[in-house]
Amino acid sequence: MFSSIGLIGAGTMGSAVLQAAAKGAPEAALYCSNRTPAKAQALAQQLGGQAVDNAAVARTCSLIFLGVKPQMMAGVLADLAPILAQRTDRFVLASMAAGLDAQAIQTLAGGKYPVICLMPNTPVAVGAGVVQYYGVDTTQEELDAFQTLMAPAGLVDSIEPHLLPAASGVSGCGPAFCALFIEALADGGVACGLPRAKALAYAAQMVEGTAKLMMEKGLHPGQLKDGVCSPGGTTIQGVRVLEERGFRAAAMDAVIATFEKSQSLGK
Ligand SMILES: NC(=O)C1=CN([C@@H]2O[C@H](COP(=O)(O)OP(=O)(O)OC[C@H]3O[C@@H](n4cnc5c(N)ncnc54)[C@H](O)[C@@H]3O)[C@@H](O)[C@H]2O)C=CC1
Ligand SMILES: O=C(O)[C@@H]1CCC=N1
Repeated sequence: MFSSIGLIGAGTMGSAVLQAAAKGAPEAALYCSNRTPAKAQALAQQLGGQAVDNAAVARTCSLIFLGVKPQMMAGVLADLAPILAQRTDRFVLASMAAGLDAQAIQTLAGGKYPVICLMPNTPVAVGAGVVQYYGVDTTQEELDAFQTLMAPAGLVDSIEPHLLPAASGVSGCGPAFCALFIEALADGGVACGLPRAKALAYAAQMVEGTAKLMMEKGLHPGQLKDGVCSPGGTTIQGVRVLEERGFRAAAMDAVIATFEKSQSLGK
């Protein structure tokens, strides 16, 4: 279905997404472009694709990932609109930009082209990511092909358009929140005498293992927490401190803040 896959903006997220797509569609020809060409060249070399300019991606590819920052999207698509308008073959634009919905992409691209909006996260780079997506003016066949294409990224889930900003706050932004938590736990360990490298390794492995345990055993987080807190034991004292300091409310508010920022980016 997607015989040639391109990426415009070969940064952190776009590169990880193209790497996953390359695994999902090993027969597809790959193209990528970036403002500083060295990044696109390195990615193309790694994936056996070609580094080209934005115009060539827009002219050539049947699936075009847009991996630039939301604030750059208008300028990038304004340059590409005349090229896209000249195409007579079918192509799909796939935007990963936070806060821009499919209608915004169509408006900026100057046509009612098929658009997929996806929200990936950085763990896509190791095949353990989350990608939510929806399509507008796409066919079911294109969405099915996209689902297959992205499977190597991790959990790939079709979602209603209005839910994407909320999903973005949980899993798109989540790795940053999780990294803060890991770092803070490690700092606590260091304060208590653990060497830094050991503290970080223990904290990261613990987060991975906790998530795995929850998912594989189908446990509710509350069950998992209760299973660690022995009556009169050590863990419940840590839970008490986190509750006193508003840990849960802070985590909830962090997601809500990202959601509100998504809404404002789209205006
Ligand atoms: N970093 C993350 O965790 C996530 C990012 N996203 C979205 O992914 C997009 C990219 O974000 P990052 O990868 O973090 O940023 P980044 O800064 O790493 O990548 C953006 C790339 O676009 C390139 N670029 C800028 N202007 C360009 C132009 N005119 N033509 C071609 N390339 C151009 C830059 O050189 C850079 O390599 C954003 O829209 C963001 O909302 C979505 C989910 C998660
Ligand atoms: O903060 C950002 O711009 C991106 C969008 C979702 C996660 N990170």
